Amino acid sequence: MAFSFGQRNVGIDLGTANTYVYIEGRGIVLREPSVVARNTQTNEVVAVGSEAKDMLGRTPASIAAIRPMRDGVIADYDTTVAMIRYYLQKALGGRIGKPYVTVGVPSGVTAVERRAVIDAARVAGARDAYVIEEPFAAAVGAGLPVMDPTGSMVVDMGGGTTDVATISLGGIVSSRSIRIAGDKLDESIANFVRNKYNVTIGEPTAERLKIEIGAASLALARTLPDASVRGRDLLTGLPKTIDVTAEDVAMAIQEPVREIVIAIRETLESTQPELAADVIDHGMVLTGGGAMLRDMDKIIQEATKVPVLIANEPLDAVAIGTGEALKSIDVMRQN
Ligand SMILES: Nc1ncnc2c1ncn2[C@@H]1O[C@H](COP(=O)(O)OP(=O)(O)OP(=O)(O)O)[C@@H](O)[C@H]1O
Repeated sequence: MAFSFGQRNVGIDLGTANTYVYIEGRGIVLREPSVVARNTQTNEVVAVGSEAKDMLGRTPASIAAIRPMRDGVIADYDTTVAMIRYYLQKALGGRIGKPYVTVGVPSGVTAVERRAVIDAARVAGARDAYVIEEPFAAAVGAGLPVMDPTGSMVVDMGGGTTDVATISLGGIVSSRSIRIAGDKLDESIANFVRNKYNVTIGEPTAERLKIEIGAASLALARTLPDASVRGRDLLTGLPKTIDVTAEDVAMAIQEPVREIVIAIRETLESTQPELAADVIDHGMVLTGGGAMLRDMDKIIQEATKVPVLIANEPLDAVAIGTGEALKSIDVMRQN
């Protein structure tokens, strides 16, 4: 593949929660939430990214704030195209021609879903587009020796999917992708608060609780402070402020956290013994926003008896890896 002079390669982590754009030689140039606000009558895009995220749950009837990606794949095609086009233009600033674009997708996606991502990037202005599996990109971005004849293991906990993979010699050896990740934790927190306090809270409020006082272990939660949030009282229908404890949040997320741990164990169990031994020696690496959940590393380590490390920049790993993988088209063909 020949790239013209001045032609930069672009990597996109098109995430359920966030979209990151990486430009070869410049690093990550854009980090924005994957949210688009559209006028419901004219379909015109009103806002994209953080500005649109602030509108979630607060829009008048004439505007809809949409998260076009669900469970790691495209749920609303036209809005995804509008979002990629906007972010490509913003990241490139019109300074270079049409770029070659590589997009990270979860390892479990179907051929149709891959096709949709490639088409969306092309329609949005890419000269050509490729897809790379997110756990592979995450491993590259986290600096794991993916091309070596040794087993590396990565767990990428994003918004929509948790991708677990063991990698050796430039390819994924075994993997699992489950649609349980950050969004599911938020949903569980909102359900718990509704049941215990008779108060409904929105997705962004549940996410804030998770980030501020969330912990994967109950023991740690007991040492963390409460947080006060506003929601709607189910009985009176009026706004109400309540104090939610860190223990509430930890209890709420117990089940999805357990399912993520099971997926990790299953991946380890289906890994060849030699590679599993390599993983035990080097440890597994956590990437994605979920890697920052307090004690997630500890819970996984206890359940698998494998050392767990958190990537340096967990949120950036997939985007960096997606951009870096562009240097070698062979890597993408193998995956
Ligand atoms: N400190 C934190 N503690 C717990 N979760 C966090 C923290 N910071 C961010 N998150 C969560 O991480 C998720 C976003 O992570 P990330 O940007 O890696 O996902 P994504 O790439 O958009 O999703 P996917 O890979 O599923 O498409 C969100 O659910 C967010 O709430």
